[in-house]
Amino acid sequence: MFSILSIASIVLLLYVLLTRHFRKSDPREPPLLLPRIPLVGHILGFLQQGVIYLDDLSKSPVFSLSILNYKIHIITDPSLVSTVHRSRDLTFDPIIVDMVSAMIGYSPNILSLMQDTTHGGSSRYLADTYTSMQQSLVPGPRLWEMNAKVLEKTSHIVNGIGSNFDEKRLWYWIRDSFTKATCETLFGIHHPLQDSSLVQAVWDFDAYQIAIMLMPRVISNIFPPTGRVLAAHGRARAAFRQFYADPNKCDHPSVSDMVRSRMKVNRLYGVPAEEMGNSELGLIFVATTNAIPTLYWVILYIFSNPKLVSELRNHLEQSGVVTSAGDVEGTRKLRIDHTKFQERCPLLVAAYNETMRLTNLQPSIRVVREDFVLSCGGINEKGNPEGYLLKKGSLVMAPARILHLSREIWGEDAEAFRHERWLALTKVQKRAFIPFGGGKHLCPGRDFAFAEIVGTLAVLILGFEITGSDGDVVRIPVGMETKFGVAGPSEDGKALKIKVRRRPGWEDVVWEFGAGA
Ligand code: HEM
Repeated sequence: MFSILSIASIVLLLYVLLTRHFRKSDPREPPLLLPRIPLVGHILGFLQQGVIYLDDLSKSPVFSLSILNYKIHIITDPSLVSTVHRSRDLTFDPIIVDMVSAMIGYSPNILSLMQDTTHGGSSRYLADTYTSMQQSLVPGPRLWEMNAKVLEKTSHIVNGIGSNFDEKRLWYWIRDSFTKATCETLFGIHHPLQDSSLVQAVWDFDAYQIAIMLMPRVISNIFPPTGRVLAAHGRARAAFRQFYADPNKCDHPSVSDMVRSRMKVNRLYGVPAEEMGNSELGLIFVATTNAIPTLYWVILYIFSNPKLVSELRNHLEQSGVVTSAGDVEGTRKLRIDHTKFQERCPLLVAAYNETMRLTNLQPSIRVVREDFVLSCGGINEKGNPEGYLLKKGSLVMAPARILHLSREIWGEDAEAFRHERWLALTKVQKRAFIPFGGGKHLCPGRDFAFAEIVGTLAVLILGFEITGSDGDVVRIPVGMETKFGVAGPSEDGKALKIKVRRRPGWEDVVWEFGAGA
C-alpha cells in the first residue's frame, strides 16, 4: 500500500510535470523533442530501455528532452561531445553527490564536503580524492604493482582449471571471482567482501542504478529498492565500516596504493572512519560494475569466433609478451608481461576496443553551472558565435552508445563486431570513441581495467578452450541489460553455460604475470 510519503510524492511529481510542461523554452536552446506519450513518455522510455531509448529519437547533433523538473540536452556530434568534456561551465560534481548520497546513507561530513563549492565553484574534497586516485592509477610502477596483484589473483582463478571440461555459468563465474579478486587487490587480504553474499549485494544494488541516477528523491520514494536489496546493501556498508574502523585491516601492508591515497585525503579532511567506510563502498562499485561486464562480453565475442581465436593465439605467441619462467616439479611456468599489451598486441587490443564500442552505454552526464553557449564554430547573421544555449541547472548527456553505433561514423556495419576496423581508425572514429567519458572526469581506472581484462584474455586465449555447454562454438546471448555504464547480461545471458578446459598441449602450464618480463 502507498504510504503518505508516496502519495505526497505523486502529487508533487504531477505538479512539477505540469508546471514544467507549460514553461516556454528560449529559441536559442536546442530543439525540444516531445514524448509520444504526453508528459511521461520519456521517463517510461528511460525506465524500460535505459540509454537505448535515445537510439532513434533524433538525428539532430543536439536535442533536448524535458523530464520532470530537468531539461536534458543530448549531444550526438563527436566534436560537440569533446567541447562538452572540456568545458568548465559543465560539472559532474552534483551527479556524484546524488549517486553517493543514495548509496552511502547517513554521512553528514562527507556530504557537506562534497557540496562545499566555495573554492572556485567545485568541491575541493572531490577534486583531491580524484587526484589522489589518479596519481596511483597513471601508467608507471604504482599502477603496475596493482595490475600485477590483480592478475596474480585472476591467474589463481584459471590455474585451477584442469584438462577435463568444466561447465560454468559464464556470468556468475566471472562476476563472483573477479569481484573478489578486484576487492582483495584494492583493499588487501582483510578486504570487506570476504562473505560471498556481500558480492551479491554489490550487484543487486547496481541493478537499481538507473533509478538512482535518473530519479530525484520524489520518485525513489515511490519505487524504492526492495527490502532485500536494501538489507544486503546495509550489510555491505557495515562490512566497509568495520574495515575502515580497524587499523589492522585498513592500514595493512597488502592494501593498495590507491585505497591508501584516498584514505590519506579523507583523514586530512577529518572524515571519521565510520563515514569513510560508508563512502568507500562506492569504490568497489566503480572498480567492478563496468570492468566485469566488459570482460564477460569480450570473452563471448572472441570465443564465438574460432577464426579470431586462432589468429589471436598466433599473434600472442609471436608478440614476445609471453616468456618461460622455468620448469618447476613437472609444470611449465609461463610469464606474461602485462605492461606491453598496447605496444605488442594490437589485435587483442582491437577486440577489446570493439567490444567496448558495442556494449558501453556510459552517458557522460554533466550539469550546466551557468548559462552557456555550446559553440558550433560558425558565426550567425548577427555576428554572434553560432551555438546552442544551455541554461543553468539543465543536464547534458553525451551517450557513448549513440556515437559508438552511428552509421555515419562507423559505416553500414556499425552494429557488427568487426575488430579489424581498429587497425585503421579514422580521426572522427577516434574522437567518437568515449567508453571512459572525458575531460577532467575521464575514468581514472581505465588502465587498471585494461590490464585486468586484457591480461585475463591473454591467458584464456593461449591456455584454454571455451565452448558452449553443448560442445559447439559459444553463442552470443540474445539481448542485454541496459544500464548506465556497460551493458549487463540479459536473462538469457545470465543463464548461458560454457565449458572450459586446458588447451591440449598446455595442460602443464602455470600462468604468472610480471612487468618487463
Ligand atoms: C571497463 C571498465 C570501466 C569503464 C568502461 C569505466 C567508465 C567510466 C566512466 C564512463 C566514467 C565517467 C566519466 C565521465 O563522465 O566523463 C568513470 C568514472 C570513474 N571511474 Fe571508471 N570505468 C571502468 C573501470 C574503472 C575502474 C577499474 C576503476 C577503479 C579502479 C574506476 C574508477 C572510476 C572513478 C573513481 C570514476 C569517477 C571519476 C570522477 O570522480 O570524476 N573505473 N568510469
